[in-house]
Order: sequence, then C-alpha cells, then structure tokens
Amino acid sequence: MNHQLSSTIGDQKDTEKTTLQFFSETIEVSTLSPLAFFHAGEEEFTGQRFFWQNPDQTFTLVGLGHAHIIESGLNEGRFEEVDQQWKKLTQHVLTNEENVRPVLFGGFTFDPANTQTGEWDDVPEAFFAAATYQLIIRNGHSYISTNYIAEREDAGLFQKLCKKRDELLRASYTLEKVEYDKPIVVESTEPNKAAYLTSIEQVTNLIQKKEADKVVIARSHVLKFQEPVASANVLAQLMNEQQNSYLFGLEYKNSFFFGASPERLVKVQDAYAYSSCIAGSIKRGRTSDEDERLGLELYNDTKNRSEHQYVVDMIGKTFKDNCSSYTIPSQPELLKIRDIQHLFTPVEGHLKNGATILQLAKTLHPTPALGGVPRMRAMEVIRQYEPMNRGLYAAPIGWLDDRNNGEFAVAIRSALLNSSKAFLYAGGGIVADSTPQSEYEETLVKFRPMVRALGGQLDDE
Ligand SMILES: C=C(O[C@@H]1C=C(C(=O)O)C=C[C@H]1O)C(=O)O
Ligand SMILES: [Mg+2]
Repeated sequence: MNHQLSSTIGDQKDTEKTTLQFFSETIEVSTLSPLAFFHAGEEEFTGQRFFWQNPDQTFTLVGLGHAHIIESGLNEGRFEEVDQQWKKLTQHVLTNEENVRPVLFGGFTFDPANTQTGEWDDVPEAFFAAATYQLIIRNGHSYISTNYIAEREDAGLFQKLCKKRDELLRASYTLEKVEYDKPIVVESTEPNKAAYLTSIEQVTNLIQKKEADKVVIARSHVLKFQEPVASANVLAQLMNEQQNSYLFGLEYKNSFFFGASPERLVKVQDAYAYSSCIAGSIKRGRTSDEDERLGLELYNDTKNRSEHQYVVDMIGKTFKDNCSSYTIPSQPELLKIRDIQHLFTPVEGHLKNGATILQLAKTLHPTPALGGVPRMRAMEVIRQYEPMNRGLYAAPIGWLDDRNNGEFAVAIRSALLNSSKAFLYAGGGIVADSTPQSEYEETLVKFRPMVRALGGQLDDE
C-alpha cells in the first residue's frame, strides 16, 4: 500500500524510526448492512466489536478487532489520558483516503469513585478501541478501513489483514438475510426495588432540607434467558424497534453493553458543538388525544420543568464558557420517542479556544440529567443511596476521529448482557416534590426499550 499512502502530518522521512505510525487503508464497498458486518465478525472478533448509529441514521460505525486499545483506570484524569494517547497514536496517520479518518470508539464509567462491586467489576474507568476493520456508512457511501499500528510498514501483515477483510465482506453479504429470534426470557427480577423506593424517599427528604437541589437515582432490572444471547441479535432488535435513537453497542471481554439513547451529550463537527438537554418525562398515550394531553401535562408540570431547568442552566453555562457564540431556546419542546416523551432543549455554538470533544465531554459529564445539582453533592448522595454501581450506564459513550470531530451520547436506555443474563438500567431526576411511586413508574417506562429488545414481558404489548 506504500505508494498510495500519504502522511497527514509532515514528511514521513522526518519522523524518528521508533515512532508509531497509524496505517489505514480504505476501500469503498457497495451498500452493506452494518449489522451483517458486525455479525460477520462473530467467530473471530467476539469481545472486540463495537456498533454505533446516530438517530437520523446519517452516520453508522462498526468496528471489528482491536488495532489498538486505550484504557484508563484513573479517577481524575481519565478523559485527558484518552485524549493524549489518541493524539499520540494518530500523530502519523498514513492513509489513502483523506476523508475517511481513523476513529476511536468507547465509553467512560459513570463514577470511578463508586466502590460497589457487581457486574461491572472488570470494566476499566475508560475503555476505547481503534478497530482493525472499521466500517463507516455516511451519505449513502460505505467505507471499510483496514488499520494497523506499527513502527514501519508491514506488507506481509497488511496482505493477511486484507485477505481477512475480503472474507468478512463476503460473509456480510450472505448474512444480510439472517432473521433473528427474540431471546426467550426465563426469569425477570427487580433485585433492589425495595431499596430503591426507600432511597427515593430519603433523597427527597434530603432535598427538601436543601442538602441538594436535584439528584438522579437509578436502579436495575435483571433478565435471564434460556440460552446465551448474541450481541448481533440484540442489535437487530434495536434497529427494528428503536428508530430516532442513538444505537450503541460495545463488547468488552464476555460482556456486551448496548442501548438506544435519545440523549446527545456532545457532538463536534468542524469546531461547531451541539448538546441536548433532556430531562422531564411522561409516558406516551394510547390514542393521539391522550398522547397530546400527556404531552401538555408534562410541558406545564412544575416538577418536570424544574428537573429540566437544572440541565439547561448547566449545559448553557458550559456553552457560554466554551463558545464565541451559542444558541439556546428559552422554552423546551417535547421529544416523543416510542415509549416516552421528554422535555427537550437543543444547544449549539461555535467553539473557541480549541476545546477538544473529550474536554467538552469531561466538563459536561455528568449533566444534572444523570447526576444532579450541585454536582459534587449529588455524586456523594448517589454513592450513598443508590443500591448499585452504574458502570457504563448514564455515562458518555461514542467516538472521535483524529481531527477533533466526533459524537458522544449519554448511555441511558441501556443494558449489560453477559451470556444468558442481562442487567437493565433506568433512573430519574429526584427533586423536592418527587414521590417514590411515580418515580418507580417512570423507571418502568424507561426500561421498556431494553425489555422489549430482550424479549421480556411488557404488560400492554
Ligand atoms: C436517568 C434516565 O433518564 C434521564 C432522566 C430523565 C427524567 O428523570 O425525566 C429524563 C431523561 C434522562 O435524562 C434513564 O433513562 O435512566
Ligand atoms: Mg424525571
């Protein structure tokens, strides 16, 4: 591939012999199902795959195999560590296609200071990967990049990688016809329901005593299946059922963390940044009349409006600090997705001072939509009262390239699948006038997308 590749930074001859180079060769292929491509990697790359699709389906990303992983165990400094390592790794990118950049995909845990043990014990505080085989589908074009990192070009390795790429591609075209059966659930439990209900009462009291303004409390729901469930199967269900959401999936060892989130944390495209304030919730109606009535009820409800406003204030301040100009509407709109309606305020602006997407993610996380106000006090309250460790749930998940473009969603409406067991997560914003029963019911609505995808029982479907 030597003669086709050109270095994006400086002259290759200037680089020291020991410098690592990022070799990336891209081919454009005919329209390809991203799910089939993901599935094609099952035999060889299970545990080393990722999947991402944005809500309007203009950008899809699939990774098979790890060309490189970046992990961090740091509490403070994990965002910076990922940022620095990625910059170093992509200092010398050699590519034949300037417009398809190497991508890093992964996520952060919600709270590295949480010490509760459980299903997340293995997972580092930050886990990111650059894929050996990276599929990007955008504007109707499908590109597969074959990536490896080495001190110098390795023609033998590259040839082997290309052979495998062609096999994966052929397998993908056959796998497009696969039909996926819903998993069969044999057990469904709410392991910490009582503890959750008590915690809502305690946290509401504490807020009434002005120890905090808002705290988001979550809980889990556990499903067990007749047989191990494949990652590709749950992605297939999400692609069918959860349009208008970020669809994401990240394999780590024997686990698969996946979800369908409506919530953008941050997107950066050519130094322009976008975020979204999403907080305040009500179910969908069974008829359009009922749906409209519920929407109006949500819109005019002081409890939900206050939950929402804390998020607007905080994200608005972040944009004020980081942008030369930005826009934030003065009133929220309603965001309607399959099972739920939310109050929604979009925010966008021109970045100044060259803030990186990871710096913005660090500043924004956790917004009061998932943490609370004041932030530090809310985190302490969550650690003390929430009956679990969130792991990657409610935290930033997404991608960035080597040119500071990228996008992170907030990993809600999500679950951790481990062979024939899944942990589903949902929470809600607690303010002074919250009540345990209505918060519990709100989490039931938020569990629905994952329960549906995994073949669980929904009372009205
Ligand atoms: C915490 C979750 O969702 C968040 C909490 C919301 C609320 O309390 O109204 C709404 C949207 C999300 O920001 C979740 O889905 O688990
Ligand atoms: Mg709420």
